[in-house]
Amino acid sequence: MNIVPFPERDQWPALLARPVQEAQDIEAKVNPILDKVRKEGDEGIKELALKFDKTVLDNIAFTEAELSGAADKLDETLKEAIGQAYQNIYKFHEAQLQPAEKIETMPGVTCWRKSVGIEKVGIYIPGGSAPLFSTVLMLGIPAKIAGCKEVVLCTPSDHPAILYAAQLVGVTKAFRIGGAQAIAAMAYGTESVPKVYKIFGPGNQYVTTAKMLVSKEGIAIDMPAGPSEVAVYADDSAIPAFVAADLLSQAEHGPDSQVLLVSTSKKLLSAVNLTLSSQMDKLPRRDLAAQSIANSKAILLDNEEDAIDLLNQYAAEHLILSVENAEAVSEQIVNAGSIFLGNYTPESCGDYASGTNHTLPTNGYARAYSGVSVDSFVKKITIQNITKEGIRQIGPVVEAMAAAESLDAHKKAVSIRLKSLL
Ligand SMILES: NC(=O)c1ccc[n+]([C@@H]2O[C@H](COP(=O)([O-])OP(=O)(O)OC[C@H]3O[C@@H](n4cnc5c(N)ncnc54)[C@H](O)[C@@H]3O)[C@@H](O)[C@H]2O)c1
Ligand SMILES: N[C@H](CO)Cc1c[nH]c[nH+]1
Ligand SMILES: [Zn+2]
Repeated sequence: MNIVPFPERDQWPALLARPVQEAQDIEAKVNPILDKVRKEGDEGIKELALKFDKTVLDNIAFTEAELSGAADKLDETLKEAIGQAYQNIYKFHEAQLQPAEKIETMPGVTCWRKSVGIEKVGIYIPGGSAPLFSTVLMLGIPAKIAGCKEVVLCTPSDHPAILYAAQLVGVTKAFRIGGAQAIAAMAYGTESVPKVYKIFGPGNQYVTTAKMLVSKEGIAIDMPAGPSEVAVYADDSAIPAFVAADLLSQAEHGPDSQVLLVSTSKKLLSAVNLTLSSQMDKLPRRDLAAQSIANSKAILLDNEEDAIDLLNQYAAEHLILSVENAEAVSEQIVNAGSIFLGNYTPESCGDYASGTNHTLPTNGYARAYSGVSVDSFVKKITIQNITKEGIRQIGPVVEAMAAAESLDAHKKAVSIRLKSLL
């Protein structure tokens, strides 16, 4: 990795810039795909599958036989691993459900919120360069806990682990559709694919752009979850081989993934660089990782304060703190999708099985967005109940405010009740 020693603060934005994604160019490619699916439905999807996935689709939907036959195609070790991951993810997400608390704001005036699962949701499971069946668990489990009635899955891959996981989480319909056309299908609906209210899931630039575009047409989306990225902050207590392995774990996602190493120790940066190349050479996805590493940087800083400022400015999807006082440092991090503490918490564990969600904001969106959780799959409806005593208490407050806004009908809706109680 290219070591950048002691950059001035005004150089940070250029250093931290993600690989350029020409939004307009991608939109110009994605818009016609959205249009085609909107106008031509299933037939349009089949043509696009042939063009972009080189796949002849007879059936857009996975059949019952394909779904139920998936388990037989997986070995027992993998099924057990998926089962354990399922339990951990379920346990962590179930704890996110909070009981509705009734709050009496004034005597006789009670307000509360109830959570309702979004009735129809769509989940996109990436399958272009790797069949990410772990994403089925990350999206399907919170959807199930939230009580979503219809969960539609789209993926370009027919990997049996995706289909097996889809059944575990209780997906209602699954389709072999990838890319922007999958997002369009779930956003507009087709003869086969039900239209949903909210679309979730990570994906490449076409998928992410399609999500952003349909969100302008009234379809809710979880967040922009694009190419994976990781930042590692390491000191001399870090183990260089572990740090290199963590950087490579995200670099192998693809050439547009960015990894960043930050340290106040030159010795550590050099040691990581030494082991990085030899570890990379042994990877089957070496070429993908190498392109990502070539775009990435190792930044040497003067002190911890600078390091924390830089990391907060970068707002990494994943942030690994391989430093002695990791938990204390994490208290000072305000921008990150998910944080991993110490030498024995590899980011891969969060990707698959520790319990947290791996669908996280990339490209700096962690400044404003959280990763997926049960909350992402629910709406909160507020409810209130006012008794006769309550209307006597709150009535004059509302009358005064409505009169000052010159909204007489608002005022009268209260006055008529107050008079009835005289
Ligand atoms: N942020 C997160 O939470 C998170 C989680 C998991 C994965 N990811 C990222 O998801 C991405 C997965 O990407 P992927 O490509 O492997 O799979 P993908 O399923 O997102 O995309 C594959 C689809 O892209 C479409 N496509 C390919 N080339 C195209 C072209 N030239 N024009 C139009 N459409 C085209 C095809 O239809 C194909 O089915 C990776 O970048 C990975 O880093 C992010
Ligand atoms: N690192 C990805 C999120 O950015 C998630 C993933 C799935 N499988 C492997 N990794
Ligand atoms: Zn990953």
